[in-house]
Amino acid sequence: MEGNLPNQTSCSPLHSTALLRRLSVPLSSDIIKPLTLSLSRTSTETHKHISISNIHRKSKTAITVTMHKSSSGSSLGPGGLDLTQSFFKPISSAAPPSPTKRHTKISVVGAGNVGMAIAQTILTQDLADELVLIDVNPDKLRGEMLDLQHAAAFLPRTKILASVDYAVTVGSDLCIVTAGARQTLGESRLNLLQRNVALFRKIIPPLVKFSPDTILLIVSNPVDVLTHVAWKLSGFPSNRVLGSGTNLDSSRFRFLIADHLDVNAQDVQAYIVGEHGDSSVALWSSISVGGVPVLSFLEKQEIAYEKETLEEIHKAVVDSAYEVISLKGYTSWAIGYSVANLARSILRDQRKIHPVSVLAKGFYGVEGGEVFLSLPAQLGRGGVLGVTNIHLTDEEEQRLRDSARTILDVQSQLNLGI
Ligand SMILES: NC(=O)C1=CN([C@@H]2O[C@H](COP(=O)(O)OP(=O)(O)OC[C@H]3O[C@@H](n4cnc5c(N)ncnc54)[C@H](O)[C@@H]3O)[C@@H](O)[C@H]2O)C=CC1
Ligand SMILES: CC(=O)C(=O)O
Repeated sequence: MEGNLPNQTSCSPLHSTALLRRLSVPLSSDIIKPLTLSLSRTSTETHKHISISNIHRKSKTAITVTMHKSSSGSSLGPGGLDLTQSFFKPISSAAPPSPTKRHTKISVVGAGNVGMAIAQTILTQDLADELVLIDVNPDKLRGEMLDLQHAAAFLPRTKILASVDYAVTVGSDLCIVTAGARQTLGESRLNLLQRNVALFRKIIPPLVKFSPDTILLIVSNPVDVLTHVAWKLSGFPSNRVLGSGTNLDSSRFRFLIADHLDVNAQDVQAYIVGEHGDSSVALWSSISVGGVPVLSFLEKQEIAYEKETLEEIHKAVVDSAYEVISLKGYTSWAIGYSVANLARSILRDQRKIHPVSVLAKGFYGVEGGEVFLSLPAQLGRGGVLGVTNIHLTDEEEQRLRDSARTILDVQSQLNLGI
């Protein structure tokens, strides 16, 4: 794998790769049996069929701005006349648009590093017909909006709006909240709490007012407690409020395992659950690669592994955010992809299972109060459709309960008054 990722393996994030290697010298070739006959790579030809209707659809590319009539503030018609009506000849016997056709609208609150990484991933993955950005900083907001609009010729058609006024979010299918303070060097996520709760009091009520049927997806940290705060402030049923939770941590975990085994991370099923933070829990007992359960496979093959090594790999996942923050100041790209992945499952009703922060009381022995933490949950158009009943060992279940206790202790210090 090193050959494929020279830069990454020379950096400290992958000290965990060395750990994995210690864990499993023969693992890669045992789980994925090498082919006895390797075929040389054939040239891949891509045939693109562009239909007339596609060209026609693309030619309609246009982006609307709310802050001005257009981003340039100008109009092509004489005396400011709107030429759009005369530019195209109407076709005969045209019917009005089908009322059943869905128009998908996503609002992203907070146009910072994380909000913009999410916005640009949503655009490139063609997940919305309309994308709204909200922030308190109007100059930054307009700059980000224009910068995205200027890529219109290279992107699927999406109407991009931006405003400091929440009225622009009206009728959103999904509201993603990324606004707020972020960690400074070495600071824990839980430290941000008081500052971000105060912001949520200003953010959640107007989102709910303008989009009473929306699904709220919380990203700001500490994400589990803030998802609870958003749930309380919104008055929504719990299926319509979730946090991005450990979808990101699980991706980091899958990356580390895949990197070592030289497989595609998408073939690695591995969950981190619990708090998105220091008390998260790695579910080693259910890890599988291409359908092969890893730990029971090792045991059956009598391949020795050390428990401390597993702990150290989990620690590398927990330390990932601290490390990226110490190197570049913030994390953005992975959370951008992680949240777009959740948006796709929700809005396209994919019914995929993701470890996300959900109201966990009553699941896996989590008791002691209303607490949001990550569990593998099925997501679809209704939001959180259910929690998956995967097998946890007694130790994993105890760790999950401890993680819940950590979050509840912090929560109990909050005087939400909701
Ligand atoms: N859950 C997760 O996995 C992750 C969560 N985060 C969290 O996301 C949050 C944002 O991080 P960054 O984007 O790096 O921070 P940032 O500082 O780049 O952006 C925050 C944005 O929020 C805006 N903002 C502040 N108050 C606001 C309000 N009342 N209404 C609307 N916008 C407001 C700011 O103007 C700024 O543009 C942090 O809490 C961070 O810890 C970051 C990465 C991963
Ligand atoms: C900052 C943060 O929560 C993360 O990257 O995991």
